[in-house]
Amino acid sequence: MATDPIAARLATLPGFQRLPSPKLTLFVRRAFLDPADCAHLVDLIDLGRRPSTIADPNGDTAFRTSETCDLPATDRVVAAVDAALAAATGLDPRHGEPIQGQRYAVGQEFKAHTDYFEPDGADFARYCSVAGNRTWTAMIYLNEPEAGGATRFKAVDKTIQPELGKLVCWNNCRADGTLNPATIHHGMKVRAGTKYIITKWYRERAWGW
Ligand SMILES: O=C(O)CCC(=O)C(=O)O
Ligand SMILES: [Fe+2]
Repeated sequence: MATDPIAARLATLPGFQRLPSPKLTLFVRRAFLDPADCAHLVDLIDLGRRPSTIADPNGDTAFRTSETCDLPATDRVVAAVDAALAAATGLDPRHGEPIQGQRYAVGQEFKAHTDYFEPDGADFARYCSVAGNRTWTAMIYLNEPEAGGATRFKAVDKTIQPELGKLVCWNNCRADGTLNPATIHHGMKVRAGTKYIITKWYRERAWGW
C-alpha cells in the first residue's frame, strides 16, 4: 500500500491529532497560532476583503457567500505563519499558493465542495496547467463565532468546531495520489458573530511566481 510521507510526519508531531478514518487523512492541531497573531490576521482580512469566488461556477449564486482577502506575503505575521506551516508539514513552501483570509458574516457559508479542481471542469487548464492540482489544505480558525460556522466533512461524519488558533490540515489526495472525494467539506453558516479563517493550499508543483 502506498504511504503518505506528510501524514507520517504529522503523526509524530506533538499536539497533532489524526482523524481515525481510512477514507480521509486529516489532522487537527489546537492552538497552532497564538491570539495576538490571530487578531493581527483578522485586522488584515477586514482591511482587504472582497467577495469570494469559486472555480467552475455551478449556477448556485449562494454557494460561497463569504469574503476573501489576499494576504500580503510581506507582512511579518503572514510570513511567519507560512514558514510555520511549511516547517510543521514538511510540504515544500515553493508549492504553496499565497495565504488567503476568509470572512463569514451571519448567514454566510461555503457549501459542500472539494478543494481540488475537477479535471473535467471548464477551468481546469486555467488553474492547474502550471502548478498542477491542489494536494494539501491547511486552514486555521482565527476566532470563534458566537454560533455556527463549523466545518463539516460529511463523507466521514466529522464536524470540526471553530476555535481560535486551531489548525486543520488534510490531504486532498489518497496515498496513491488520486483525488479523494471523501475530502468534501462544508463551511457551515455562521449563526451569530463573524467567522475568520486563513487557508493555504499546496500544489503538485511549484506555484508559478
Ligand atoms: O470555512 C470553512 O470552514 C471551510 C473553508 C473552505 O473550505 C475553503 O475555504 O476552501
Ligand atoms: Fe474548502
